[in-house]
Amino acid sequence: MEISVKLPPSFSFSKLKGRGVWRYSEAIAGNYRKVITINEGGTPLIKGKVGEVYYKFEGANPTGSFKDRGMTVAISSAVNEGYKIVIAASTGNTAASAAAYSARAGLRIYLVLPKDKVAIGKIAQAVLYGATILEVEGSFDVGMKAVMKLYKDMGIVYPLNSFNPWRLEGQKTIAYEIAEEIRVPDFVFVPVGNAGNIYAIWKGFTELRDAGIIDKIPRMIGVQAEGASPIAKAIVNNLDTPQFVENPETIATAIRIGKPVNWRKAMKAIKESQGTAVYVSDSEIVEAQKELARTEGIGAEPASVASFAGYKKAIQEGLVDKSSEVVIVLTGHALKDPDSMIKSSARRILVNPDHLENVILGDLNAGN
Ligand SMILES: Cc1ncc(COP(=O)(O)O)c(C=O)c1O
Ligand SMILES: N[C@@H](CCOP(=O)(O)O)C(=O)O
Repeated sequence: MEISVKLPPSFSFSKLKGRGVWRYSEAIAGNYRKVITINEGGTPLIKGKVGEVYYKFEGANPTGSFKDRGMTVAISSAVNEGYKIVIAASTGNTAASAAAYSARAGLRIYLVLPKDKVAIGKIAQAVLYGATILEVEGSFDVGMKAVMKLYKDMGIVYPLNSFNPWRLEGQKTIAYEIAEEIRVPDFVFVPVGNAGNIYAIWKGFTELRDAGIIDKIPRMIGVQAEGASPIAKAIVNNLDTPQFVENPETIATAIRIGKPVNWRKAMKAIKESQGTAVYVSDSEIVEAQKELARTEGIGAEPASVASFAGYKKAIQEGLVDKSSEVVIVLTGHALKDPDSMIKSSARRILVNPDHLENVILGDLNAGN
């Protein structure tokens, strides 16, 4: 299901109040007697040191990923519709976010996770927020299928994944924030997993364009990890439908997804914006994570930094010009996946605490 939103003729950024997702409540479909919020959204758009590159740092959300934008709307909708039990399949970030917002709303939550394939920070969050964790053998797709079946069979359980269109109503506010701050970049790079977010961002820009608030929409560039890239490969090979991946594999566990439920919406967003897609290898993701941290001071988890790796690849392949204005959406905080960070090369030296100067003088003498 797609939700169509037409902005009221009176809509103007200058009249909006508050900050975050609900600043754009006029643009969010649905009526909410009660809003469940933890002050999500309003994330920084950080100007890069070189060129016209901006990083939209979604790691600054309450649970450390963009999912919070969708969860505030989906959970508010669940509460307003009278649900008491919610469920989500997850590679980790949806789980952390859903667990936090359910706790805030007083709902009971079940999370279906691929056993041993979720980054430790995200499992820890789900545990802390008090969710019931149901583990399945196999990939995220196994859990996703099970949740969709349960939703059909058992109407009393509200699904929190992004096939639920209210999730995407919240996530589209990434576009509203970008447009309010810098109007329309030439390109927006987005990591793609279950494929809801790229569509949501495109939907946001499209609504603003249709209302005459902006004059064009940016070209949407989807980035997938090579071992889990059905959509990117379909786009690159000019196919109308993706070939799903039975056993997706990548270190970017958040986007380790072989059968994205929103593939149609994502391909529509990419095609209608005249965008494209790229896929990046695990080593390109690892390098990009380190480069972003060590040159820009921004820590993003591997799936999140796939967008930056994709930007670098798009420059190399001549898909994007270095002088273009680009927004790179960094979807999740580095702290989500400490194992990925600790693998980066580091200088760790056991020292005599009375003679720290030896290291510094040694470096200076060596010309470092
Ligand atoms: C950190 C992170 N980035 C990107 C994605 C991909 O988002 P989507 O599933 O909306 O394509 C996910 C989840 O899939 C994620 O957790
Ligand atoms: N990366 C996701 C996968 C599920 O995506 P969703 O947006 O459909 O909930 C996660 O964090 O679980």
